[in-house]
Amino acid sequence: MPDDAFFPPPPAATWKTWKTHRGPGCTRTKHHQVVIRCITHLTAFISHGDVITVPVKSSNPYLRISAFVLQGAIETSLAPRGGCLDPSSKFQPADMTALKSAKKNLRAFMKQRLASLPHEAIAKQSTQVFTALKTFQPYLDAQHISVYLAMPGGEVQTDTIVKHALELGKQVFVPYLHKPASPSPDSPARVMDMVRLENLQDYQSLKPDKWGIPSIDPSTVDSRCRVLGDPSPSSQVDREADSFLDLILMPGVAFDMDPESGFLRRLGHGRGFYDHFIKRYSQTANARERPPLLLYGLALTQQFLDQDTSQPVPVAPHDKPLDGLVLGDGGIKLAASDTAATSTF
Ligand SMILES: Nc1nc2c(c(=O)[nH]1)N(C=O)[C@@H](CNc1ccc(C(=O)N[C@@H](CCC(=O)O)C(=O)O)cc1)CN2
Ligand SMILES: Nc1ncnc2c1ncn2[C@@H]1O[C@H](COP(=O)(O)OP(=O)(O)OP(=O)(O)O)[C@@H](O)[C@H]1O
Repeated sequence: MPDDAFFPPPPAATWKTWKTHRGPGCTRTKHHQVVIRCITHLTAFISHGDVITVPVKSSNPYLRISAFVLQGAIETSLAPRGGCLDPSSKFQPADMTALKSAKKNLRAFMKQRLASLPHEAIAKQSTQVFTALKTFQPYLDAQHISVYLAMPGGEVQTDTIVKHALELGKQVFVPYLHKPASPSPDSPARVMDMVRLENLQDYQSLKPDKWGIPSIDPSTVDSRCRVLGDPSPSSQVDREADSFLDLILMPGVAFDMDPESGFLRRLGHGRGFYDHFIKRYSQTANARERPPLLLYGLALTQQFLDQDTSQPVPVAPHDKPLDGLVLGDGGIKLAASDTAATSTF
């Protein structure tokens, strides 16, 4: 099968999940998730009816694989090294319940850990993030960036980044939460869009919301350039041509790197705002013509969990792996190259 047969994925492509096991009667001892985000690095292995080779540690008796699969193309062909596959076994509701509870527990743990972090420590780490970022090529190259506006505590402060990006003449987009005008049964009660800051004065005029996050006045939204518009098809047509993003600097509650796959995982506050935004962004009409979107997290060192001492950050198939992470000690972690989230946008 020619390489380009899998890239870019056609609209019919979907996320699918299989359970694998090493043999009858094995017990579930460990969850491991391999999200195959970059179909291109698999094209060498995939053709109809083939076995896909994925980075499976042989010590994992029980493994969950989420693969970005062309509909119908390889339904029965997944089989990890030394294992077998049950393609009829999809992501089960019970798995989702366990996952949600693992996320909830980790958020509660992180809340406690971050609550005791003095403001000065956050300020110092935020300066180091900014110092690292301002010479980081992907940031310098990005002309359309989305930056979150920080809460007073518990996350990297972004004030200097926003001002710097505006000074450099970048188009700076910030989160805006709103009710979908035409909600569907499966749409969340509130969704997030990214709207553009006009200039420094505009930024400095924002008022804090209930979380202390500087927020966009809804009465100004109609006059702003925004990335998605309302999810109704008619307003998508009205989107401005340059309402696209090169880079999103994302907040989070906890992050880690999967030591086996090199995926950078992120846990948010549990409202799915970023997940839904990225999903909708990747579904907009001109998704294929846009430049690739980079996802970078900003993390206090206390938010980056060490695999040797902490539990893994739990992730679902809808959670997008990051391209990189800028840390409060000034370090930058990059995802293993073949996991780059950009390739699927
Ligand atoms: N600075 C910043 N801006 C952001 C986000 C963020 O995480 N940080 N968001 C990212 O989506 C969106 C806002 N979503 C948020 C969702 C929940 C909470 C929050 O603090 N919720 C709970 C506490 C939950 C927890 O303990 O984790 C609360 O209301 O007390 C904050 C922001 C858009 N803007
Ligand atoms: N792409 C998606 N498709 C379907 N449901 C989704 C998607 N993204 C998020 N959700 C749902 O939104 C809820 C919150 O998701 P999750 O716990 O992953 O949020 P989070 O990653 O912590 O938040 P955020 O993305 O705002 O930082 C979950 O119930 C999840 O099932």
